[in-house]
Amino acid sequence: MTFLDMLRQAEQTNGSMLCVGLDPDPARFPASLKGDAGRIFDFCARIVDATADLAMAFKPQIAYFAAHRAEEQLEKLMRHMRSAAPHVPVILDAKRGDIGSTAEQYAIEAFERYGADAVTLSPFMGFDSVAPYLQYHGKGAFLLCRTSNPGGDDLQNQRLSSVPGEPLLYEHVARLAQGPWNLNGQLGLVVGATYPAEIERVRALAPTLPLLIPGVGAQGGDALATVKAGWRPEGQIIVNSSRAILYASAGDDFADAARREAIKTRDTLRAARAA
Ligand SMILES: O=c1ccn([C@@H]2O[C@H](COP(=O)(O)O)[C@@H](O)[C@H]2O)c(=O)[nH]1
Repeated sequence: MTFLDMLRQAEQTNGSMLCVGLDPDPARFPASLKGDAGRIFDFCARIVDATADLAMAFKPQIAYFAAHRAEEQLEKLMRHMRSAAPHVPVILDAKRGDIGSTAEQYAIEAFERYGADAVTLSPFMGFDSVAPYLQYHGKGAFLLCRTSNPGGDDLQNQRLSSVPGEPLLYEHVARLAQGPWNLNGQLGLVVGATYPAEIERVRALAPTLPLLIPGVGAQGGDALATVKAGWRPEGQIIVNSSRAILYASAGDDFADAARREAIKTRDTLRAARAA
């Protein structure tokens, strides 16, 4: 089954457009886990088990594992997600981008070592830095397009006077991803929930690509505006929330609190789609 098939199936089975982000920060673990980086797997597995029937995707952010020398725990977590939630695709948030030979190694890391269904990439180094990931037919790759942070303006909102129509950089990325770069239909785009007008513009330029949309929850993006701007019957959205779910409670009830927060967010997104 391809990544796109998995996305569609998870959306239907769980009735959800919510992506549960896994950004485990031991400093924010409940007292029973003692702020212990050795317990990252335990923390994340509890969250996965509590939200497996609510999520359209899971998105572990690799920095939160690598920073704590917890790559083996990430491998174990990937296996756990595969067995506890086989119907939910996993997007490895790695934001890789490098020359082709190095990209080949990063692709091995994402798809063979970790067994991810999709990965996030920076398109800044051009198509030859993206192509190695597309060799893995059926896997997905989300290109950073208009990111959720204010500094995204610095480059992404610059006008490209050398390109016909003088698009902004993020518009150019959206066109490339919908068109010539999308050789086997594996690409999606990352667009921040904090910029609904840009989501709408990206959706106009990339009507059928899946959009991974971080920025609701801790970053304050508006779920209703996000869904209105990005969701179309032929264009899926995967709306990520990480900290608001993971740290909904600082106590030992963190998994139950995460479940409640995930239900709230899933239902808000659903209601926005129905509105
Ligand atoms: O534009 C982007 C791209 C990626 N992210 C990542 O998403 C989550 C957001 O976490 P919250 O706690 O829900 O704010 C995090 O892993 C980022 O690295 C993003 O925020 N914006």
